Amino acid sequence: MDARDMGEDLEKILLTEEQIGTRLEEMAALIDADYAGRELLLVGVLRGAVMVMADLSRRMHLPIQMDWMAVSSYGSGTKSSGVVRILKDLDNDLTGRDVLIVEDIIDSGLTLSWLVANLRSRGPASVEIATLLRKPEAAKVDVDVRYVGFDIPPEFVVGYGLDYAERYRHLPFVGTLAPHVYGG
Ligand SMILES: O=P(O)(O)OC[C@H]1O[C@H](OP(=O)(O)OP(=O)(O)O)[C@H](O)[C@@H]1O
Ligand code: HPA
Ligand SMILES: [Mg+2]
Repeated sequence: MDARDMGEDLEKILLTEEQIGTRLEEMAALIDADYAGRELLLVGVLRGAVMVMADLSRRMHLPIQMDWMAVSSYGSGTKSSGVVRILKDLDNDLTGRDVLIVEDIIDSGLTLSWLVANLRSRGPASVEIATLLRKPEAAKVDVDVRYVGFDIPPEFVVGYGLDYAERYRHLPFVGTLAPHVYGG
């Protein structure tokens, strides 16, 4: 899918495929350097983080393993409900592991602050976060994030894994939607 398939639904492109790729390359190099000599467990947060996981991990050279957790706090709307549900738990035991959570976006911070606490309670050696996007002005709770791709304004964004009512996840870029899509 690309911008031409969106008709009038796209308002603007915030980050191009190229900008995202360049930034992921930089993040992968930082992570490789920080964890040199260690084996890292990447924990992707389904479903939004699928693209970031695929494109970040392919730029890394460390020995890594991947696991996935599915949590949901948004339902089909554009506001976090604040209630985080585990839809799928990890397959791996975290005891003694270096864990890096891979996310698409930190918006209110509610999902990640809950998830970090949850994973830390399982006895890992470390838990850090890598997220492609962060909305500093929308934060309801502070989350300590080690790797951030881009800080963005507090607008609802889609693409590169991010959905609106399950649509637009397969856009290769990150963009905003025209108001009529929301009924606005
Ligand atoms: O910082 P927050 O306000 O908590 O929002 C961030 C979370 O919300 C979205 O996931 P969602 O729960 O919509 O599920 P999805 O990944 O399946 O789209 C997004 O992928 C993050 O996981
Ligand atoms: O801006 C967003 N877009 C899509 N999904 C999201 N989940 C949290 N914030 C967002
Ligand atoms: Mg998500």
